[in-house]
Amino acid sequence: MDDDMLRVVNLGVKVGDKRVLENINLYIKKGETLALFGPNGSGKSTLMNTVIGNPNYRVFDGRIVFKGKDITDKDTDYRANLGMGIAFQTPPAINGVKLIDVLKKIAEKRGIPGDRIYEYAEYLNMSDFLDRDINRGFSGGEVKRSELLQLLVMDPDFIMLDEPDSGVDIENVALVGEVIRKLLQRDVPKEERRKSGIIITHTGNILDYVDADYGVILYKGKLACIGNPYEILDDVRKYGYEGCVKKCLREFQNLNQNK
Ligand SMILES: Nc1ncnc2c1ncn2[C@@H]1O[C@H](COP(=O)(O)OP(=O)(O)OP(=O)(O)O)[C@@H](O)[C@H]1O
Repeated sequence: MDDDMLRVVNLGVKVGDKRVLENINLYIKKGETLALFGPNGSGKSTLMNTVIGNPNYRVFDGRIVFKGKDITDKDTDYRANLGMGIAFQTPPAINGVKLIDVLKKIAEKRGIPGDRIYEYAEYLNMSDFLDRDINRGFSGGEVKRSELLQLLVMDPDFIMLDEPDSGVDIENVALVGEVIRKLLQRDVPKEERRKSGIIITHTGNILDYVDADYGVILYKGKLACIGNPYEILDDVRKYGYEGCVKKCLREFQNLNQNK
């Protein structure tokens, strides 16, 4: 139990009247990183939004337990205070709110010195963006780096990253990968690692820089094919998502028949 980071139990989620997720079960231990794959519209972002407590995503079944606490009915602030962080796929631009103001608020809350913000901003090539309205007119790659900058200052224990490599150019993808490795303590010996995360990726490019402990496919609102993330990616490339899910199902049935 002390090793628990996230437990998602029989989760069912509706967006408006639509059932997007059903019977989702997921367990992530402290120190583990999960790669989440799935075709467009399969529910990956919905899962992340639900775990972070976005009120537009209504849990109609099951529970979400974070660090041993049932957070299903808790708001986003509560979850963030417990150590959850997220980098959205397309976060909104906010008029009149500068990136630096948001970072200062986070730093104040976390009790970290303000200088650190400028160090991190330089590291992420974001120094020139600090006085701009957050995400307003930022390019795709700049938005991703802005999200990561906020996460670096926040330093959450559990991080959800929605396609952190999409729209990022080849030079910056290495930097983005390096930052995510740092956030998820991937360079710390496994037994000492305490940070966990979920990385959504379509191309798998980010996995060249950040290793994941395992991967899973979300297909039509249900989880399938838990296993080695690199093997799953290979299978998806070879057989497509549907073929891959069918293959996993066949292997699972064979395994049960041979028991
Ligand atoms: N706010 C919303 N209103 C209506 N439908 C929604 C909303 N959010 C998600 N959905 C629907 O829920 C389904 C899952 O969407 P979601 O964004 O979770 O998929 P995804 O797997 O992240 O897709 P992608 O790979 O394209 O980002 C889709 O059919 C989508 O249209």
